[in-house]
Amino acid sequence: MSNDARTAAPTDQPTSLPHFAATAADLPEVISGVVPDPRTAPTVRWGILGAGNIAGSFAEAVRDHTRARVVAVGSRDRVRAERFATEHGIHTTHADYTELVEDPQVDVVYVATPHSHHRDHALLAIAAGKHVLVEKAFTRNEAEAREILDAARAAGVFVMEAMWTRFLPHVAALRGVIARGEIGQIVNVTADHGQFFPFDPEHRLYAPDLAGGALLDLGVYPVSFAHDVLGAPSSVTAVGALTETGVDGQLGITLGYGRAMATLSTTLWSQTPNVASISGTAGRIEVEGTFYAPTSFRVVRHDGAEWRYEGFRGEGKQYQAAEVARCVEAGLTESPRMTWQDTLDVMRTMDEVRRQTGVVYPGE
Ligand SMILES: NC(=O)C1=CN([C@@H]2O[C@H](COP(=O)(O)OP(=O)(O)OC[C@H]3O[C@@H](n4cnc5c(N)ncnc54)[C@H](OP(=O)(O)O)[C@@H]3O)[C@@H](O)[C@H]2O)C=CC1
Ligand SMILES: O=C1CO[C@H](CO)[C@@H](O)[C@@H]1O
Repeated sequence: MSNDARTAAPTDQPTSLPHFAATAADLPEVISGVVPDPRTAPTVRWGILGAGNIAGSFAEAVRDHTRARVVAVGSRDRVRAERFATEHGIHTTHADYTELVEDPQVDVVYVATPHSHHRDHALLAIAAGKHVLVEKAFTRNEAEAREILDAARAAGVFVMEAMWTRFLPHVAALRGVIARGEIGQIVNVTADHGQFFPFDPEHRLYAPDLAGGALLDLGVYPVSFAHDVLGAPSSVTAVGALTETGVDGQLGITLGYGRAMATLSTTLWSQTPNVASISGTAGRIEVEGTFYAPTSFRVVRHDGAEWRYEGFRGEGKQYQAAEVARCVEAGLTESPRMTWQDTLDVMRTMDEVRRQTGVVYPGE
């Protein structure tokens, strides 16, 4: 991150904090210009690799909320590619991922396959000279992430992890609140992400060979949120319970930052509140569920002041799509808001969580 938030960590903060008036009326000034309308972003031509669930949401977000276009979709299956293209108004289909990445109409490839395949599919796109947006979790582990980033560096193409939360308006707003010192020095971050998935050994979330489990799919949001607010931790402690298939069913994770800490949880076995909080020496921010999607938050200060940031709810992936378009037009290879180092740090934390809880994917 999170340069703002890093300076908010106890070890980096001055002992006397600046004091700001805590009124909601100040907020528009804090966030103005931080999150531009995605419709003002340049146009790019997207190619979608993998015609699954999230690929459909992404195609709609691009179509309905940006000036960019999804020009092609690639699937392992021709019928699925054609059905997807018809549903989302895409004019070119490829029944082969290599054909998709080599399509000269495509500027940026969006990799929307299971975690187990992100490395190979991102490398395929980079080898074809394409910019790439890779769904979260970026890869199965840090070593695979490095392979992608080394290849991108050598090819001079843009690559970003699709951690869409970082680009949402309420996250920009709460970063503004932190940067103004309104909650003081941060001492604690909490976040949970739990969704109920009935046991099905064939489902990608329960399948070890697809790098299933709670952590890479759901837990990556709390982990990335803590990294965004506090940076990379100095210690990682995890407790986990595994599924019948040997992936993580649920986890409790504590990240240490000297005096500050983050307490995080994730589960495949229940719909949890999916809320987050950031507590400081002068107050706290309570982010409503679903914290990682467009939402609202409340600021509660120790001096009695309280106010609410009223966000919208609904689709939010256009913000990350717009970030990619802006970065590509600017000739950047990484986003300043979701840097390669940010991705490596998150992957390293998750590697350590898996090491402590005994989760290993086949062929890693
Ligand atoms: N940002 C967000 O809100 C969300 C992000 N995600 C992320 O998106 C990615 C995909 O998740 P989701 O869309 O739910 O998954 P789906 O299973 O719905 O789709 C994945 C697609 O990947 C392709 N694929 C390629 N190889 C395989 C394989 N061996 N097994 C299965 N599918 C394969 C398939 O497309 P085809 O057959 O067409 O080639 C499949 O449809 C994950 O990284 C996940 O974490 C998921 C949901 C929400
Ligand atoms: O990012 C995500 C958000 O929620 C989905 C379920 O609805 C997850 O499976 C997914 O990976």
